[in-house]
Amino acid sequence: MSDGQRSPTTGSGQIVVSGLTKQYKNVRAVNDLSFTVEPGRVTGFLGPNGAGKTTTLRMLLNLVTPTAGSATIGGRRYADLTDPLRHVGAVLEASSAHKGRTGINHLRVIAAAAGLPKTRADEVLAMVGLTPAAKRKFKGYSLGMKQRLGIAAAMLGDPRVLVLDEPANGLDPEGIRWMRGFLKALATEGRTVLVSSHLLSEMQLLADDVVIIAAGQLIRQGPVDQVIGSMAQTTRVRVRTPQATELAKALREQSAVVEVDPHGALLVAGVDAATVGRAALAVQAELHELTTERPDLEGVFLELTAGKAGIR
Ligand SMILES: Nc1ncnc2c1ncn2[C@@H]1O[C@H](COP(=O)(O)OP(=O)(O)OP(=O)(O)O)[C@@H](O)[C@H]1O
Repeated sequence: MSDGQRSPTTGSGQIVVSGLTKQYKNVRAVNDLSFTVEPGRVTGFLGPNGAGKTTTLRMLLNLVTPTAGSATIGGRRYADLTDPLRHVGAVLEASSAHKGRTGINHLRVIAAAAGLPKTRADEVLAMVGLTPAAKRKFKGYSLGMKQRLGIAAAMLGDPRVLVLDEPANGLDPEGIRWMRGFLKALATEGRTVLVSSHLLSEMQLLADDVVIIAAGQLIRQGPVDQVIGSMAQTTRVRVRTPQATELAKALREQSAVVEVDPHGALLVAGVDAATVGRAALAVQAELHELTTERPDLEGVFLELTAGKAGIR
């Protein structure tokens, strides 16, 4: 932060989406959608292509007018925020800037228009690691550098709420790792960070909470672990043993659901690894493998959105 005058924790940065609906001519892009996004956490906003993520974020930022419902930030609609740049920073697509303008000048122009000190441009450029490219022209920036510049611009007003649409697009693995650390640190400072993405493995590493939508409607929201845990029936124990028939019989007697995979391993649902181990000992089965296979966010996402994905 540039100064100690305003902490991002003062005032609530909670986002509340309530009954939000957008009807285009032929498509209901967002359909009676309600969810909340809490300060101090990174929230992943997930959904298949065409689910309505971008439309929702654009309504939140007053770039699209809702057909019904509302979206508020700290209790106020974006349109009613005085000095919105100081409340909400947004990165909706890889930043665009005047091609011949340098990175630092791009930021200075925005800072000046918002009544922010010129020095703030240098601060945010350093924050995103672009100081070495400050005086390079925008047209020479890589996609990853443009993403960083977009984030720098969003940080100019030191906002307590950050909204990013697919920020990892175009970033290399090192860039993605940087982004993860950067966004987590902002949440740790008490800011609200809402990030849309289709990179589910990345979201599992980044997000504290997830909001999953499909076909414009809410499918599930909550802490990542809880959402994954809610599909606990898909947790299985994988076991390989030469005594597979005996072990499978013993496990089924304990109400476990046992399937055999094409390689002859048993996939056991309904009991934990310890129970499988004890059953193996009891029938004197020699274990070659005993692994718990937990569902990951990708598996849960595919299960939750099955049949609801697809381009509308
Ligand atoms: N301006 C528009 N006019 C008509 N239909 C639109 C408009 N904008 C979006 N849509 C439609 O609304 C639906 C939701 O689109 P949206 O871009 O919000 O989805 P998304 O979840 O962001 O998708 P993606 O992950 O593919 O970017 C899609 O069917 C899209 O074609």
